[in-house]
Amino acid sequence: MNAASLPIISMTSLESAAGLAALRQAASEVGFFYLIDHGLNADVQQHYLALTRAFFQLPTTDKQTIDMIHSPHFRGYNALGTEMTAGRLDAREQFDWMNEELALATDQLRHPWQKLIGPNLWPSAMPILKPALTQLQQTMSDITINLLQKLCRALGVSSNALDHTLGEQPYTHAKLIRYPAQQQREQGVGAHKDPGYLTLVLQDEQSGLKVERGNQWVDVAPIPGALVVNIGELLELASNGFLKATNHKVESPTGGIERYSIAFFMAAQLSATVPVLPLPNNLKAKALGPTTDPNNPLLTEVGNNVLKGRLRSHPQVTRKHYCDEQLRHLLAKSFAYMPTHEICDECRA
Ligand SMILES: O=C(O)CCC(=O)C(=O)O
Ligand SMILES: [Fe+2]
Repeated sequence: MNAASLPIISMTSLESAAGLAALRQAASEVGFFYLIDHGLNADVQQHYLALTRAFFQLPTTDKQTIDMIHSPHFRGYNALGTEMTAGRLDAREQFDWMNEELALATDQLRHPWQKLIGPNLWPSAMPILKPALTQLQQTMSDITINLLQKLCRALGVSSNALDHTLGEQPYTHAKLIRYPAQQQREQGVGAHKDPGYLTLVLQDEQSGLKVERGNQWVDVAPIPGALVVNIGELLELASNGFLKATNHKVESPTGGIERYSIAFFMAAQLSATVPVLPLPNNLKAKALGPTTDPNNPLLTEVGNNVLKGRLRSHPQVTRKHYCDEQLRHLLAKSFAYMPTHEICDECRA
């Protein structure tokens, strides 16, 4: 299947019933689509990709200063060979940032996910990054909230049906990503679903992103200017399985070519619980419940669902910051299903 056979949705078409029907079809039958006319124009995208390349070209010591291992909030830089997906190491390096906040004092922590809240780690060697990426995060957040509201309408419920879970500022997480060329095809990032409501991916001109359809992996070939959208686990839960969070992965490039991308994940407020939307009867009949996978339970408590993904992806950060005495019993309760070797020796006992 080629690029043209994945749906292309124009944001400006979503004022009409026909546009909403196309969105509903794309979101429910594929779970992945290209979004165009979204307002983040191609020149601006190129500017952010240029910043991404410049960041990864910084000297290793500058990147190591902001290594994620220093952040209990899963912020900062990950060198190649530190992230795991589907139990295997990914061949990518990345820079993660989220909402800029103050961390809670230890005695204020009531839930393990509250440790996600905190400041980002910005590189002092590249001062432009903080204002630029904060702006990008806001722009992508606006696009995503608008799209989520259109999706609600497409599902036959009020456009603001999920707004209360977003509050004034939903939890957002973004990554600059570099997939270096490998000798042969490797796992750039292994097969996974994204934990939030919706993800936007800005990819450069190198393909590699693939989405699972039936038993096949379909190329999400880059279309200049288009953003790639995928449905996350929280929307699968909210739609009672009418929408599916779709498995996807990235194969690393070969032949000396590198791939750069920027991924933006929007969840809801970490303290929110995702409701099941009151779908009209014709859609309800097709909503057969969310996927049940003992290795990846979908959790309606937003903070827990987001934390689940972070703990699994970054075992070194988990071991360093999440296995203290105070959180251990909470981790054990909230994450009883997790392979305990991903936590620490004491938790395994
Ligand atoms: O780099 C990409 O194209 C997608 C990355 C992705 O799926 C992720 O980081 O969750
Ligand atoms: Fe993803």
